[in-house]
Amino acid sequence: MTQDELKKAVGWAALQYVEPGTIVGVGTGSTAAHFIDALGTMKNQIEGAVSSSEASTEKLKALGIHVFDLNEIDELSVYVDGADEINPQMQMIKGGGAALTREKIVAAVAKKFICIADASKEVDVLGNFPLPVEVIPMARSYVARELVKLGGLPEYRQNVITDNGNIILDVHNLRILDPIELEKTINALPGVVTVGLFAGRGADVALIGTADGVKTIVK
Ligand SMILES: O=C[C@H](O)[C@H](O)[C@H](O)COP(=O)(O)O
Repeated sequence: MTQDELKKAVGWAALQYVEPGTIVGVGTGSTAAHFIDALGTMKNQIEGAVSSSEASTEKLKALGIHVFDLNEIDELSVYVDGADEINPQMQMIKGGGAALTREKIVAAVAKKFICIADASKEVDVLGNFPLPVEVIPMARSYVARELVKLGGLPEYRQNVITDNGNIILDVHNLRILDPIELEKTINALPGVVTVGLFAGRGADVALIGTADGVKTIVK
């Protein structure tokens, strides 16, 4: 199976976690796009969705799914989203598509985070994928210097402005043995909006697309 076929398999498998009559938290990226397509088949059974990016909002609306503003609701039963990397502790690197801030916000409101990913995203140790950090533009150089002190090699993601008007630094050369500690450390840097480590709040369930079928991991 191709990588996209594996992503589609997990995107559709996530439907089993969607409760009728609820509002569903929806992520961003190519795997989440398959979930949105699948969710379209349930559009008359759910109240609607809360989106983590303008791109996902457009896709949801095109399928006739009502998109709520997050401020209209106080709880989500489930948030479904992909990952750039996921470790055995269900901690993730996210932000490859520059949506990490709104993803982390919507995930925080959800009772359950369902991560959907093809098998290539599974790692023992996070960090082979460059760690995205969303930064207020004026703080780019300062934050980059601080990330170097942490052992990283930050690279400015050219020609990308996030939905929130910020820039992204992608941090190479990290071998993240303590994701929770590094998440706290980078979050504390003035000018950092969000770090793409979903460690303190990882996934509760992971659906992993493999050649032998969808593997379900429950925390
Ligand atoms: O910013 C984008 C999100 O964090 C995505 O969930 C992540 O990059 C994975 O994307 P994809 O499913 O396209 O590999």
